[in-house]
Amino acid sequence: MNATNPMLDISSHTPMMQQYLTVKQQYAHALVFYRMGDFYELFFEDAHRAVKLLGITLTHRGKSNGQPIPMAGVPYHAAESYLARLVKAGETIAICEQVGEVTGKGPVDRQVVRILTPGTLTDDALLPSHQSASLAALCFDKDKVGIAVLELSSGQFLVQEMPLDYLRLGIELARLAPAEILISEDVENTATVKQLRQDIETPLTRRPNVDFHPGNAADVLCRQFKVSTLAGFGVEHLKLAQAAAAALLHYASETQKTSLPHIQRIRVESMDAFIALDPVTRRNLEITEPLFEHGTSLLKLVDRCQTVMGSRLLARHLMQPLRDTKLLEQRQDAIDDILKGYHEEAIRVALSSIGDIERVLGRIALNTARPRDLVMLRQACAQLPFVHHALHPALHPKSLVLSQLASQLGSFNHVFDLLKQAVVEIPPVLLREGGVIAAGFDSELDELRQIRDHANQFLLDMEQRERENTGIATLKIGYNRVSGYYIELTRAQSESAPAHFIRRQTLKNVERYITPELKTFEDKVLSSESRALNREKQLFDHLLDTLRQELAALQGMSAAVAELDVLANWAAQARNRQWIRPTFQPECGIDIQAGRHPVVESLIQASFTPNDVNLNEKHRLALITGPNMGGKSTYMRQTALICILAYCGSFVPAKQAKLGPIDRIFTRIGSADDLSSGKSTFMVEMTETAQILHHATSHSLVLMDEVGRGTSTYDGLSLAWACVLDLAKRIQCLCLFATHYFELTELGQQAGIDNYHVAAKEINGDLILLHQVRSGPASQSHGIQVAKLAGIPASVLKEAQQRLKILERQQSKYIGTAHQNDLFDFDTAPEHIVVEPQIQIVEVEKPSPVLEQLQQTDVDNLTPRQALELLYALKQLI
Ligand SMILES: Nc1ncnc2c1ncn2[C@@H]1O[C@H](COP(=O)(O)OP(=O)(O)OP(=O)(O)O)[C@@H](O)[C@H]1O
Repeated sequence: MNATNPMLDISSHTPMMQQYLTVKQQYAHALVFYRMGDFYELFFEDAHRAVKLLGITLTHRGKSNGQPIPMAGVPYHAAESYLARLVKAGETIAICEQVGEVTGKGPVDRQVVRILTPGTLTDDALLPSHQSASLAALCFDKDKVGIAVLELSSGQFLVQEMPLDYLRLGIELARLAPAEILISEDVENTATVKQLRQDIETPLTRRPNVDFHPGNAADVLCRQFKVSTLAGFGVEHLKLAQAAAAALLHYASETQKTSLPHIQRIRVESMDAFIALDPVTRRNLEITEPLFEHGTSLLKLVDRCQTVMGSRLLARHLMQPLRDTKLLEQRQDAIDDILKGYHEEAIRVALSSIGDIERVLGRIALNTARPRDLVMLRQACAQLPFVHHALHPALHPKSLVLSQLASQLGSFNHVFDLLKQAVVEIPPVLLREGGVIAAGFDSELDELRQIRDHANQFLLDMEQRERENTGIATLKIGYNRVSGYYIELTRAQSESAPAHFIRRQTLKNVERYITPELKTFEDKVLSSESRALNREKQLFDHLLDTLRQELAALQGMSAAVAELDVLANWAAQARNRQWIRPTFQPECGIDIQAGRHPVVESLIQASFTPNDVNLNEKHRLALITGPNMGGKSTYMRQTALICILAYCGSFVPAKQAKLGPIDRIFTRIGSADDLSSGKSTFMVEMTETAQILHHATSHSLVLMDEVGRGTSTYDGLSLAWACVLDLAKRIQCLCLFATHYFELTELGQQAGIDNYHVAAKEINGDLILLHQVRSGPASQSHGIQVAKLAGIPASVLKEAQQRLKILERQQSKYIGTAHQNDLFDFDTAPEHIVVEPQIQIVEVEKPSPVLEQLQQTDVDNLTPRQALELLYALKQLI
């Protein structure tokens, strides 16, 4: 607020500012959008904040305690784009609308009608269709944390409890990807919350401690689900999770200002059901987001879903690969069934005209649906018979998943009929514009519209009727603003006015009358417009009420549409990209024949070279050497991506794939300086490596790319050496370890460690990269040839060649061999490594002055005479 806090004494303000300040007091943490005519205005500190975030102009309105009041506004008809930007920036916004009539006495009544927060959006204009917005709440005790997650638009409500381990919490939050996290005020200053604020971008919203009180939680949940015990949901012992869930419900209904009828159940979920992927691994593998702006993520490559619900579900599947192979095999069976009869295209075509009904249903539940939402739902219901028709041929008695989906899709002809009768073909965007409810649906509305549209005709008909009844041919019906409608007779004719004519006005020559019929008509016609709108609103609300009775079944249908879309998408990917069905085995291992990297392959098509992977109980760690650009990183990443695809239930890019159980995938692949966290490249590298060494298990897949390269050769080499041994001997995980330290290939003689290399050959000094992974260590690094490919100037390459020769000569002089992998030619445990002998190598022998002189000479630019002089000079140096 302002330097002089306007809250302290609001009586000194104008009545309108007093009203504003009272609202602001209740919504201190939100930006209050205060409706004034055609604008939403923000005042004081809110105005400054909006100016900064939206780039709008700061103005002033009146004075507060002698100071001008800062104000900034946005036009109400364009508010959505501003709101979307503010919510994206993590702001909470309270929308305060005018709700009363203008009386001329004091300000119009205003009320906060909605609160927008990043985790509670359901409005398409504010929430991009491909994005899910979910809300999480964390409830901590000394050594545990309860997590609740709610997706308001679908009503999906999940809870779990886990030990308070920061890394695990990070992994879980990365999987759940909430848009907003609620925490109680009393944990604000704990180490965990402080660390979370540093590490994640998701806004953390503080809520009163009382919301998280475990004592009330069960009651709150029972009331929501209309049950007397939570036993049926399996959450009765999870007190922390219950507290988080109750806090979440409270916040959701407070922000939506309505009950939440579509949240009808809660499900317990355990992170052990999924393959754990920490945030670094998700990023490195580019699962849903590419590392670079114009890159392609796995999701972007494989998402050809026909509905946005399908796309969102697909993203969720990729974010959380499952460990339950039974479920995965059921998904695979469904894909197989679709593929066998070439049904995927028919199913996809049938699904393609179904809109985002998941969100429509969310808005119906929250009473915020708009007319066109109902059209979208009607269209979906109309499309269902076509979906059944396309799906039916793929069904057989054993197709468990597809049959379940077919029954879940159901038939909603009655909903279609209702909406067909109730709503016009193309209604306006907003209900308040009128013309939403179809003619013939409601006789009262029809009559009001009739009156509004045909007032003149009605009067002419009545006039005609009254002339006939009274026999007065000049009887007239007229209207003026003061008297309203009237029947006019001349003074003389007034003698024969019938008894039901009630005198309204006497003028010089005429008498004016009203009749009960005309009065009723007057009342109707004068208010018919607003009454027609009111009636439409009533009917629309009633329609939403009726639809809410069907909510659970409709939500089931919408979920089935999404799931079928994902399965048909996987089938289409499998067909178009020649992917095969992987198999799962109980024994630990990864056996892939002719595996491909889906994204790299899509870029270079047929020139992609497939490669095998064979890791198992006896061969757990593959040390991969070979030239830069040889394909080491691609090979490692493709192995992880094949595993992720398989554990989503998809087919995979390979000729054959047999996979054992995997609990986590870890990656330590390259890194840029993380300047924002104050860590150097090497520090990031070591922190990530430390996490892997602490947390990997014998069922983890670990990818290590060039560990140790961020520091001096010998430190790096020693660290890499020790890491390989620890991973292979103590942890015994499945590991692909790429390195440029040829010395490490010595370890290939140890049990469980095998050498592989990416093949390359040199023809006439030119390097040909074969991208083939072969058994055994690499013989050469080819670094200078790769530099040549990269366009390093010839003079620099020449210099480098000469320097390389000198170094190799010196190395052979000290160690007695030209092979680099002799650097560690002893068989000791890492802690016994003595680096002394290698340090001597650093003391490079000074090259001969003749060589130095020659190196510095640009032979191409010597004249014959200069060349001769040089020759004499060199002779002198010997
Ligand atoms: N199997 C393959 N078939 C065809 N091309 C490939 C294959 N693997 C990699 N490539 C190509 O080679 C490029 C470099 O691959 P990658 O980054 O995996 O090499 P690298 O050995 O890890 O290199 P560095 O050691 O420099 O990190 C890729 O961008 C891709 O274009």
